[in-house]
Amino acid sequence: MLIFSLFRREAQVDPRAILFLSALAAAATVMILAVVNLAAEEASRGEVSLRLVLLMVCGGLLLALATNRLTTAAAEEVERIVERRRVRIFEDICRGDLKLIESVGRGRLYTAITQNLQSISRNIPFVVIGLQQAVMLVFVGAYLAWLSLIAFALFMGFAVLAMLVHLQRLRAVDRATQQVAREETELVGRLRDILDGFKEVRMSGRRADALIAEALLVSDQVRAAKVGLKGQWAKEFAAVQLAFYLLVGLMVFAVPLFTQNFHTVVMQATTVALFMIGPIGALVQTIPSLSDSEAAMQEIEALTSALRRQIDGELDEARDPLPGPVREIALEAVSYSYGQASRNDFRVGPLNATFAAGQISFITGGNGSGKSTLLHLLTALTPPDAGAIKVNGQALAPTQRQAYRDNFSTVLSDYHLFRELHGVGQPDAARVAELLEMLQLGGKVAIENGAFSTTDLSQGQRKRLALIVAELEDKPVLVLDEWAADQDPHFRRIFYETLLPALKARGKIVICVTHDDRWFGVADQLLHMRDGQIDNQGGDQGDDKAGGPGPTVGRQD
Ligand SMILES: Nc1ncnc2c1ncn2[C@@H]1O[C@H](COP(=O)(O)OP(=O)(O)OP(=O)(O)O)[C@@H](O)[C@H]1O
Repeated sequence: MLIFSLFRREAQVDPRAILFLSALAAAATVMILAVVNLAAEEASRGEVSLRLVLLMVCGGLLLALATNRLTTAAAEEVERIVERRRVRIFEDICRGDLKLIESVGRGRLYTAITQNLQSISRNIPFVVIGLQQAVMLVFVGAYLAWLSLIAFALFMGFAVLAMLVHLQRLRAVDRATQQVAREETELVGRLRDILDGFKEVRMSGRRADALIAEALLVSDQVRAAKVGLKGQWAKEFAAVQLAFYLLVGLMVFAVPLFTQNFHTVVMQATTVALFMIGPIGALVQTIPSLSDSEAAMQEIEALTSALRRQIDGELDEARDPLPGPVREIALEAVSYSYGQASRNDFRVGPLNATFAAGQISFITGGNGSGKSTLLHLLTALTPPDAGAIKVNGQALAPTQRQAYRDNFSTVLSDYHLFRELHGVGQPDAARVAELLEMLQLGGKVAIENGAFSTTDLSQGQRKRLALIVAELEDKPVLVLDEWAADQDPHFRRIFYETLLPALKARGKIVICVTHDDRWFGVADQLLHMRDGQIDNQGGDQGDDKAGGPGPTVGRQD
């Protein structure tokens, strides 16, 4: 089982310590059992022994201490392993590329972190208790064998047979458990859809009804799968209960048929059988916990190996540094196809373009012409299918991609504004104040303890904050996807006439997707995208209305 091999590989606690504590608890149980039998004998003679009372107290204390230590050690170990898995998934997500995250699916990743790992964390302590109970059964069984070999043989024969039948039936339960897990993942995906599109849902009763109908359908499948699963468990529970009573009946009805002297130990043997029913029950209860953990572990393994396969196949993107900061980027016959992920199998390229330090490049083009895809290729968020990215004249190796990306500040179309200034360090307070003032956010936002005091702002204001972060990062390359689209004319003017020329003067490579033909004159080159190609023979690159030296228009080789 995966869950056991995981523990063998990753557990820090010595398995012998677990076994020792289990044996200690089992020995204490046998001690209590023997004391009960002896005390019952003495009581039948009207005597009470202080020695037996003391032994009983000692046995109880030993059992409590050993069980407590065992479950605490198991909980510590489980949480350590779960944490390691959680961190690995976080790391793999951060190291994976866009295509990978899209192919794995966000719903599956959320479920892995929230449900699967929690299921392991919740269930494994029960599995450890089950193992302890198994050890206890061995000890108590030995005591029963000492009392009567025939009673032991019949008891164990019946118990093993009942458990084998039970385990066989549990395979069907296992399949149902995995089905429930799949249905629940689907349900989480639906919930995400509703939450992400909350405003759209509120804006249309018909859309809301359709979404609810779909969610109800999935929810109904989850309910049916869970009812089916619980029904199977109910049957198993009833069968196990029945088996318990048959076991006790075996002691008083069946064993005397096979042995002469059983009447001398019948009470002790029956007491022992009653004692064994608890551990057998706990062991049986362990199995659903074990199968839940196993199903969760299988999903985690499938997910991490999907993430790993891709990451390992890609080599370590963060392995090698770049010889120096990026001063020139050249795309040479770079092409990419979304392949099966896209119904229309959209292809970009071969693209040829050069972006130099101290140069502003504008990328234009109609919707769906491939501008964002070009930016993803240029920033190495998406590795190209063919062609090369050359950095300062040298081809970029896959192992240098992270070092290359570290040279970029971006505000992409689907950017995320982090409240904390992750990776920016301690920004210069005067520079921050100047930028906030210039973009008229001075009275609204401040930077406190490395984070913005708020990000609850309008779209345009949030984009201005994102630009401030990009400014503070002070990287050699700045990539902006339609940054000015949400800004009013005042900020557009500041952006095109103050900010961009200042960045250019500081020797940055500035690349902007834009449709603001009024300011095309600010750019040193215009690249027009059409059907996945750079096509500057026609299109909407517009006139140089801003005056000044006109941009280079044409295919960049
Ligand atoms: N994640 C994706 N999976 C599959 N196909 C995609 C994906 N993203 C984009 N595409 C395809 O690539 C084409 C180009 O998309 P892209 O986002 O690059 O265009 P764009 O020029 O930036 O468009 P817009 O101006 O509307 O933002 C789209 O028509 C679409 O068919």
